Amino acid sequence: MPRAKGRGRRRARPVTAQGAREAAPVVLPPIHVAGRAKVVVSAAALDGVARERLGGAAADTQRRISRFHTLTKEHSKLAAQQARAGSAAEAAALEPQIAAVSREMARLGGLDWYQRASLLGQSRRRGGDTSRWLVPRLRELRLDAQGPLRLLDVGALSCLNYARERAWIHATPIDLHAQEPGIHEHDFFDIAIGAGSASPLFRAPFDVVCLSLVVNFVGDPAKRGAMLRHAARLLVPGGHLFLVLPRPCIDNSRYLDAARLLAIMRHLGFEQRHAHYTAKLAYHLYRLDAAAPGAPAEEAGEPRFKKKLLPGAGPGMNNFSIVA
Ligand SMILES: C[S@@+](CC[C@H](N)C(=O)[O-])C[C@H]1O[C@@H](n2cnc3c(N)ncnc32)[C@H](O)[C@@H]1O
Repeated sequence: MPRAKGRGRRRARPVTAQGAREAAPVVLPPIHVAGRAKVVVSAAALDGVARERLGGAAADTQRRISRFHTLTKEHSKLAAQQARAGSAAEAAALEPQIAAVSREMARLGGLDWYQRASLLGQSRRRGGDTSRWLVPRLRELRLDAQGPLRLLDVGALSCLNYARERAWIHATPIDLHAQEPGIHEHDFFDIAIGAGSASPLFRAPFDVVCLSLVVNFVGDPAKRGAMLRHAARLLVPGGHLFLVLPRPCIDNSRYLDAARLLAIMRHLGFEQRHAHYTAKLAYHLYRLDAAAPGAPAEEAGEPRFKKKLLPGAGPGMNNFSIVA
């Protein structure tokens, strides 16, 4: 990982009970529900929620990260149900469940803890961040010779992931909840490219968009599809999308496998250039069809790829899916 060497090196902060107590206020992610509506859990509403003591063992951290993912999905589902509710009373009836899920997320330490734990997971000892795989692929494609590449790193936990390549990669790291001053606190879904963009960061399209362990962070399958579609909107024609998912999302899901992911990506205008699976992660590099720039417009009516059981789906598998 580029940030691991040299003067700019920063150590991942260990996740400790002390660290968790200091991580105030509790900040939970805005959760996207149907359309462009967002539900933001108010930190004030969660004041006083006692944090669990955080163990230092990797297995314990992994268990908590996985629980945090489950809670994010539950929250998203409940929030979507609430948005669809036929009456105010029906919507209000869901409040206690939403509050219970929010409290458990807060007890785990909220998004702040989750990001620190994920950063720890990126540490050199555990294999480094996923840019270490991407950079050599971009070099193989000779993109290092084409002038500075504009790269959007979505869900960046460190602003130094691409620092070693700064001569040819100009990275823009963003996150919903920035952990470092060099990361721009910005919602990916709010980015609109063009001269009229509110931020100078987004006036021109990107050559590379990185969605590394971000799509699986989004709870709603339709929102995951929307994220991939939005990536296409932000890319130059022929630009590249780097997508990393936990491996079980692809090889142990009732609803998604490598063939279906490929079909979804083709539908969105991407051609796969590389796929690489490690024991834990599935790395993909796609190229946006240069002849048909921009993602297909949001389709009215039924999505082309619905949540559909795959042949061979069975017990013991997970329910990860992408609707597009
Ligand atoms: C697992 S973590 C980061 C993973 C990191 N990129 C890596 O490869 O290890 C997922 C991150 O995605 C961020 N995220 C999720 N949805 C986002 C959005 N709509 N805009 C910006 N960041 C988002 C979350 O805040 C969280 O920090």
